[in-house]
Amino acid sequence: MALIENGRRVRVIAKIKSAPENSISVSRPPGDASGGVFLSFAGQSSCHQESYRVDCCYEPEEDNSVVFSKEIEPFLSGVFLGRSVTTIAYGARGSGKTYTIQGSEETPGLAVLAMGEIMKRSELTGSSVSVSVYEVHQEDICDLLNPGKKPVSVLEDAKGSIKLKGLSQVAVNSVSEFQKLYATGNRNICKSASKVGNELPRRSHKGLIIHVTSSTQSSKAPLAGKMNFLDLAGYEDGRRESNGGLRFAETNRTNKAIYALHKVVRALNGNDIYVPFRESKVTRMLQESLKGSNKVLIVACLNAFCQDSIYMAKIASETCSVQQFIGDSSMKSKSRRRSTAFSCKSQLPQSRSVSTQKRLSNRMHFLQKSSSKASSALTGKKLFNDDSQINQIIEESLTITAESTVEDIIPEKESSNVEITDETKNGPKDTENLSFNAGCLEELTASPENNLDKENYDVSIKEDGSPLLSVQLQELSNNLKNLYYSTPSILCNDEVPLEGFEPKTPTRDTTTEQNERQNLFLVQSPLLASRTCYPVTKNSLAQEYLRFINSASKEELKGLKGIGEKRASRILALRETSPEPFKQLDDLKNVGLSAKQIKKMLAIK
Ligand SMILES: Nc1ncnc2c1ncn2[C@@H]1O[C@H](COP(=O)(O)OP(=O)(O)OP(=O)(O)O)[C@@H](O)[C@H]1O
Repeated sequence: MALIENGRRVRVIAKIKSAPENSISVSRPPGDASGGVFLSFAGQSSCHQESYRVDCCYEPEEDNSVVFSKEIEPFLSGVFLGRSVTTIAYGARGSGKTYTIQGSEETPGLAVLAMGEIMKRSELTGSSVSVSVYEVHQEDICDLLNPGKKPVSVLEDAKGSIKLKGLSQVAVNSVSEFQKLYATGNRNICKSASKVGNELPRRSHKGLIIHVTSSTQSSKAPLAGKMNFLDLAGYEDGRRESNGGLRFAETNRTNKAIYALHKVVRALNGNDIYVPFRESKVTRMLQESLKGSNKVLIVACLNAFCQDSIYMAKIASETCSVQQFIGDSSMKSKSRRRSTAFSCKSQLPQSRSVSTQKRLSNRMHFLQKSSSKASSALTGKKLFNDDSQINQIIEESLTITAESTVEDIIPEKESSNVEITDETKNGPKDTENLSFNAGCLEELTASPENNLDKENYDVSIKEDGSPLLSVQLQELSNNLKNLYYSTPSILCNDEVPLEGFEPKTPTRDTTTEQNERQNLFLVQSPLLASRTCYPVTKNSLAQEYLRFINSASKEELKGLKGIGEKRASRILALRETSPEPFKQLDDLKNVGLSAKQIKKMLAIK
């Protein structure tokens, strides 16, 4: 994961499977020092010819070992320091995802290469290594190293740590032992497919977690680092491939993980306040590894001209085009125009002119007014009252380190009953009792102060449990207020770390929702700052509103004015067919809402 531009957290690369010559062309814009490339597909008709930008592209002659040494190896040391490194491959069916992650006997994949290197280093450091292998099929997680068991549950404790209940973790002492386990896991996919009598080829997501536990002299608890590899099911257009209701529904549910990942990466790269991890099981279970200063690499696998492959390139390009600067002006794809627009915004000066400050001030006044109704619901939760409080939080957030020491896989048979939510499966309100080690009871006991998810979703709610739009406005208002009071030095000095893990680099603790939230409000990169300036000039609320509509749960949608049960269901149905069906207010007419009504509601002229 070489360099990521402009503080984007997730690096997005493409890998081309052997394709006929010139069917996919890769161009490196002259003068663009970022290393990004543009991809175009020869089969596209000239009127639809587009080019798609990604951070880097590996061509067919560059095998997995090249990708590994450039993109993953530099970050392995972080895993021994308690960090996570996650590699996710997606693409059309047969585009080489499994070949990239798992590889073949002759060409080991990224996971096997990583394991080889981890085993070498663990011998030197005395770290212990274990693996978990799982499959996500239709939102059910199956433990492939112990397939007879109940599906794995994704749980969240009171501190916001994700636990995978029922997923086994098997110790590994050599690469050959690992390869046997990995092969066993894959055989178990085939068995479970035949068990359900599925005649169609099974489409599921296959995941591997390599756990590395290292003890250090300085910290009492051992450091738990992780390497995640996820081979997402091949994308296929549900409408085109549809051959019956069941197949259509299955295809859409399977594609949902790709859409959800797309939204999560866009939100992470855009430093958004709200990241829709809950939208699919895979993003939910990887939530902790995707956040903060952990490293994430998305590999878009591409094969020769096919509509699905082009769509995957488009998706990759969109996630890559958030907050980036492009110098070349010769290419005119839609995504490129979007990127350029962003780059212009990103160059807004840090110091605000008097008129901008006045507009900002007026806007804040409006926002505070709009959200006054929510203030009663926020009793006792007033954020960032004065400068001294802000300064105190900034100081706190800068002194925290980011080492993970959490054991996140829950053994099945333990003692005390602790209430933990399984939100992905049952929705945010459902709970289930599960057995858990008594020693962890204190950590897991629900505490309203610690549970920022509760703060995000429960504190400012209507009687039916859904959040108010005015609360969303309150968040935006707080964000703007903070920006207004922050000194330029704060805005300029905090860059998201781009390079390899440095043990002594002071970093913000992003392992808890609370710090994540404080960071987003308080310590912003220059790009986020300018991005936050942008809404003051135009349509910020519209963009926030659309982002919310594109990612909120049904209950959250129903909390908005004008959206009831039917309309919320319609919105969710449209989101099944596209990752972001509402790009502009006019798109809301597909669910019977007029742009005029929404503008009026948001007081946008
Ligand atoms: N770079 C490559 N070079 C040579 N052969 C490749 C390459 N990538 C993939 N293949 C071959 O193409 C076939 C399909 O690849 P693979 O199974 O990895 O695709 P996939 O995207 O995982 O498919 P699915 O969507 O069905 O999961 C396999 O036979 C694989 O060996």
